[in-house]
Amino acid sequence: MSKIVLIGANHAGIAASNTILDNYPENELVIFDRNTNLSYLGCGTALWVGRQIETPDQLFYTSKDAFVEKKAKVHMETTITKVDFTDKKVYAVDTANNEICESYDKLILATGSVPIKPAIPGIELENVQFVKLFQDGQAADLALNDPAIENVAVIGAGYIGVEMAEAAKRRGKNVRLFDIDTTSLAGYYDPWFTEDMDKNLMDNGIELEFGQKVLELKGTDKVQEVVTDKGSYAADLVLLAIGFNPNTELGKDALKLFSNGAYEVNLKQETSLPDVYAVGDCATIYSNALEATTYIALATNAVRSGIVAGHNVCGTPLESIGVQGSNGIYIFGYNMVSTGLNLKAAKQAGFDVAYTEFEDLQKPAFIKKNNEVKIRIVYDKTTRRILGAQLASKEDISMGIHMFSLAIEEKVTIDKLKLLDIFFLPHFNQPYNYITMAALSAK
Ligand SMILES: Cc1cc2nc3c(=O)[nH]c(=O)nc-3n(C[C@H](O)[C@H](O)[C@H](O)COP(=O)(O)OP(=O)(O)OC[C@H]3O[C@@H](n4cnc5c(N)ncnc54)[C@H](O)[C@@H]3O)c2cc1C
Ligand SMILES: NC(=O)C1=CN([C@@H]2O[C@H](COP(=O)(O)OP(=O)(O)OC[C@H]3O[C@@H](n4cnc5c(N)ncnc54)[C@H](O)[C@@H]3O)[C@@H](O)[C@H]2O)C=CC1
Repeated sequence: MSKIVLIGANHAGIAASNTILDNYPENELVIFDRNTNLSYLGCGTALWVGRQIETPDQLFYTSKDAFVEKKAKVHMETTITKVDFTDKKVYAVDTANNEICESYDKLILATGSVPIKPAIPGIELENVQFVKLFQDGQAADLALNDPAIENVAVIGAGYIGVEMAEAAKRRGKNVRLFDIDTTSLAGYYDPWFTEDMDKNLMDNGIELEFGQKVLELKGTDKVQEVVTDKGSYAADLVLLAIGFNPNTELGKDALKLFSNGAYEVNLKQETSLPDVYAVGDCATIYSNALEATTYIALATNAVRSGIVAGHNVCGTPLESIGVQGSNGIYIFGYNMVSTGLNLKAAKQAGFDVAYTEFEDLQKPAFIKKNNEVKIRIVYDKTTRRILGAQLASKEDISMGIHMFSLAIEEKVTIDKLKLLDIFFLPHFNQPYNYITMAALSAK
């Protein structure tokens, strides 16, 4: 029997805790989290704030009570301030200023990530809001209720920024979306895809201010203006979403870190110190596309890494099979999904890269409810290994990307995909399926 201490009870920590409590109840588990709530699905923020769902009530999938029932000791609203990795002790303080010390045999760090805070003047002004926690969603929602807030500036056109721009627009505001890059979603998709998303955003009334560096936020108490290297724009509310940094304050001096500061872990989620594991957004992950360790902050990765750590901590050896960073987005009825590396990322990683693409109707022309679909498959010219895939359509094409995820994980070549058995039924697709067509045209 071991005494396990877990710091951080969100998606990664919850997955690790459930794995331990459900499979190895003989162990003692002590859980700490500094927040008031756990298991909030951030992906729901834009849906709720944009009123595509009525309330945030169903965005929580478990509770403190569920863990207490399984015999875990849970300290919510309790911040771990220090870990003594030599004496194997954690030190915490709760909201009543009580100090708590717990010893551990095994420690799981699941402290997640924090939004990147740009070092620009005006960042502390009122109505400048990050988008991470449930409380952040509440603050954004409250601000959008205020009729005096007319102009919303969203800084960062990555996944959160694009989703929040849609949400603010759905609430009837004037929305400007800023990014330092020249398109939206530049980290996920090639321009052949992002130009469609940019058009989609513009067609729905969002003004795009890309290729601009935000220099300053101006205002007296409240924010009034966004100043970039290209102009000044009125803003009553600024939503900031320029990425996450791993939250590794507690272990940064004791544990080996990756280039971005994440805890470096192996396939068993073990850090550089024995008996110390790290999971989710605070840790690295193995990319099968890159065939190297990397950093990808996603809830799906967090959950899987939590499961892997839970088993290893309790003595069952289990290795992660790595990830592809599969992701998707749905904005004003347009679906985009991607996995692995896009063209730019593959080139940056040093691959001798090629791609093949195809665009067609999803179903035969005689089917009335039908839409265009586009696909691009990125592969290595030398090994022919599939490195990435991107798909976009007004149709729900999301399930197709899972096959590419497996293909990358299993190192399938583009040539193998050419004659893959893909079924045909007019309700779903064409006899000459777009995946087959793209693969067949690979040089
Ligand atoms: C708006 C939004 C939308 C998103 N949408 C998606 C999506 O659609 N799909 C997807 O895959 N991912 C999505 N993500 C990303 C996903 O939410 C994160 O990857 C995920 O939350 C990581 O989980 P985690 O448990 O590792 O870290 P976190 O969620 O960051 O949780 C870390 C926990 O640790 C606690 N903690 C930190 N430090 C301490 C301390 N010192 N003491 C005690 N407790 C501490 C925190 O309170 C927190 O509960 C989204 C994120 C946001 C913000
Ligand atoms: N659908 C999904 O799977 C979702 C996933 N997430 C994940 O949450 C994490 C955080 O999301 P985001 O904050 O949206 O990060 P992101 O990495 O998706 O996007 C950040 C954007 O900010 C831009 N940027 C960076 N510095 C800037 C600056 N100084 N000024 C202006 N723009 C700047 C980048 O060019 C990029 O487009 C990501 O890992 C993301 O994948 C978040 C929401 C939805």
